Amino acid sequence: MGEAPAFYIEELPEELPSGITLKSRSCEAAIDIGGKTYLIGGADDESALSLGVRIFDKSTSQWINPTVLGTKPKTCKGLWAVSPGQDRVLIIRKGSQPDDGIWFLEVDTPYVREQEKLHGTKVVAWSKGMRGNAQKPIVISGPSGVGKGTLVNKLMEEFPSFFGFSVSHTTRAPRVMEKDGIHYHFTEKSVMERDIKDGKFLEYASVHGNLYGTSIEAVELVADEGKRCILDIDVQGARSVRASSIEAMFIFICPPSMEELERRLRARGTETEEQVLKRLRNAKSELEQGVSSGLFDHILYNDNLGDCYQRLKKLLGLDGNAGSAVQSLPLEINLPLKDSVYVGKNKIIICCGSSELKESHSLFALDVSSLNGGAPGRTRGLAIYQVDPCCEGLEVINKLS
Ligand SMILES: Nc1nc2c(ncn2[C@@H]2O[C@H](COP(=O)(O)OP(=O)(O)O)[C@@H](O)[C@H]2O)c(=O)[nH]1
Ligand SMILES: Nc1ncnc2c1ncn2[C@@H]1O[C@H](COP(=O)(O)OP(=O)(O)O)[C@@H](O)[C@H]1O
Repeated sequence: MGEAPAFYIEELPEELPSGITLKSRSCEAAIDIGGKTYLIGGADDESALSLGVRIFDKSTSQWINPTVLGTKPKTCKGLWAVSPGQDRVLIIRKGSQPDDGIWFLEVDTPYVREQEKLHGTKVVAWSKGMRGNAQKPIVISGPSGVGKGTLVNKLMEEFPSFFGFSVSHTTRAPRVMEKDGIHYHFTEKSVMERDIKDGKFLEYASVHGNLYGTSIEAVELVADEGKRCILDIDVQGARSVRASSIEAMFIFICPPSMEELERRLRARGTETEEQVLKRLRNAKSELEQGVSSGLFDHILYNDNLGDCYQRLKKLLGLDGNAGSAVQSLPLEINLPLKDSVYVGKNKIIICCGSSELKESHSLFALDVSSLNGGAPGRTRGLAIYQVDPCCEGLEVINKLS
């Protein structure tokens, strides 16, 4: 067996292959991809909250300040960069919280290329690396007063570790019992419109005279907890989600009659007479679209609440023994100062504690073969596991050397 091909990205090399000289800072990482050097971290402004990105184009010897999209990682004490492919950089943040250690900077993915066309600038986009895959979200739609909220609340009460609610943004005023950040993010119209323009929303629609929308972050936060996300959104929103790359289960809730819908809406007592009438008018077209468009996978009649809830549980496979929720296990890699990184095809081996493999106390593998999702949300499907230095780690390294 030859020498293990370890390399350190702890300190920036004074001289980059392009011949440019850079200030060496421990919180910077540089990596060459496709004729460009990406310099990550070490923003000029020391008080910057998130990691900066600059690009040196070797063909023109020009610096580029790219448009940076996505969820940006906070600055950290140090970082490492490796490139598992030509389209993205994998960043390991030192001294970070367990589930906040691995990030991706996309430099040439389909998302980045599409955004470059829209912005007319070079674009790079961050996403946080997450272990495992998100479960298919559940989209629930139906006219106002049909019982969506009641059914969702029952589900969340009975299975608190299974399901999480996607907290929407809205420009409508809060009802008496509603809390900001729990029932909705109550937002100014101008702020919400700006965020929509910045690509932060998965979908949005104007409903009953107000703007409502699901932010990408709202859905990702639920999945981060290892829970299945429930979206209570209108039919237009459901159509947008259907048209997106997200795979979801679509359920439409129907009232037994328009009279009963009106009775429930009035009995709830949360709307003015004018608002009740508007919601009832809109209910007719919502019902037409919901029942006939083929948009929804399942239609549930909410006549008797208990029966409807049982049917909902059956659809979700929860009528028998539900088993236990998918837990997101804590990631226990806390990278010390002098690590070694071994890059193989689809696998990156990180040797913590010592550059000498045989002396290493902990050897971890990052499996990047099944990545999905990505910027501007999360990159999921990352597998991280500890490997025995005597078997898998050495096997991979042997193949490399
Ligand atoms: N498109 C979209 N619709 C939403 C969103 N959040 C809530 N809605 C829908 O907006 C409508 C009005 O919601 P709300 O004002 O809470 O009244 P409710 O229907 O009587 O509970 C309902 O059809 C919701 O499903 C969202 O994020 N996006
Ligand atoms: N099956 C049902 N039978 C009678 N009342 C119901 C039923 N389902 C819900 N309700 C009541 O109807 C009202 C509207 O329900 P809600 O969940 O707020 O509707 P939505 O979220 O669809 O607007 C609430 O007061 C709720 O308690």
